[in-house]
Amino acid sequence: MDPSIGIVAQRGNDRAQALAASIVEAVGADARAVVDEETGHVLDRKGVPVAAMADCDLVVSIGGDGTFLFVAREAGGAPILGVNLGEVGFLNAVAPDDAVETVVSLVADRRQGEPIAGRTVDRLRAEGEGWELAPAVNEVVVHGRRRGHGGGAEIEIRVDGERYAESHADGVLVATPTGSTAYNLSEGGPLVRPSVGALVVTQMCATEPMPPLVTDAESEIELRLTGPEGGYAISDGRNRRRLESPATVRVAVADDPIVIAGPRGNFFEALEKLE
Ligand SMILES: NC(=O)c1ccc[n+]([C@@H]2O[C@H](COP(=O)([O-])OP(=O)(O)OC[C@H]3O[C@@H](n4cnc5c(N)ncnc54)[C@H](O)[C@@H]3O)[C@@H](O)[C@H]2O)c1
Ligand SMILES: Nc1ncnc2c1ncn2[C@@H]1O[C@H](COP(=O)(O)OP(=O)(O)OP(=O)(O)O)[C@@H](O)[C@H]1O
Repeated sequence: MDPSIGIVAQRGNDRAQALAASIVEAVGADARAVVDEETGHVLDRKGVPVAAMADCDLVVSIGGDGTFLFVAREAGGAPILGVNLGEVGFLNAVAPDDAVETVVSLVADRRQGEPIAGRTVDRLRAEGEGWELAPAVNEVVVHGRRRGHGGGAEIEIRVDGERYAESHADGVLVATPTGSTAYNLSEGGPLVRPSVGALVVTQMCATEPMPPLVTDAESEIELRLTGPEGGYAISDGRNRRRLESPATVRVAVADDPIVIAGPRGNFFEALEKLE
């Protein structure tokens, strides 16, 4: 059967939409290509909800890191190829000029019965009493009702049942190696090479800070938030849950990783994008 590909272009971005049209044209009859609803509207083609692309052989995300995270949330069951039209584009290994060629080559491999080439990366599951967040590619943050002076919350951190830290803080984040270069880095956490299986726990502006912790990927992290104002648990900056104090959030590697399709980027070269 012909491979199926989904294409998601960043909303309102003419360049992304034009590239989506070029990819549809280039794969021609070699694959069944669908675009997302917003892009379909602009290109005058029938679009499908991004969530309906979860069963595709490949989903192409054209935009910035935010668009990639959105595609992973909606259609993370499919390998995702990120085409970088954003400012940083850390998750998007492919430059726009190489996008058509890369997709055509992945489709040709798939037609030969090869799996889509890429690397599998962990996501994080965060849950509390009777709720669960969407799996996080980058990080789960637990923070007080607001950041800064007079805000924050008291947060105790336990790793595999053992207490590691307890302090008043703006928040605490648990990051994957993929997310180590994002919010974690801004809060003073370490870089983790993508090949390392690990979780990172970083406090945000703690009054009694501990150094950031790198722990094994099998760890169970428990974040217990107390204080008068409650707070929030947030996955990849977008999917959030209000917490009434006291609240316990459990974070661990999820059962469903994602596959980042396409060529493996040079990690150290990519870091230059962050400067
Ligand atoms: N102070 C900060 O650094 C800060 C604050 C809030 C959110 N974030 C990050 O933004 C992500 C949500 O992305 P968004 O686009 O919806 O919000 P956004 O537009 O506010 O993105 C913030 C920045 O983070 C970059 N980014 C995202 N993932 C990255 C990664 N894995 N490595 C390096 N840089 C990365 C984006 O390119 C963007 O420049 C969250 O997962 C969080 O990691 C960072
Ligand atoms: N095709 C689309 N359909 C529906 N929603 C979309 C689509 N493209 C983007 N979005 C929404 O926009 C958000 C991400 O885009 P955002 O404008 O933050 O840009 P970005 O990809 O991070 O790029 P930049 O690096 O330029 O900021 C997603 O979380 C999603 O809610």
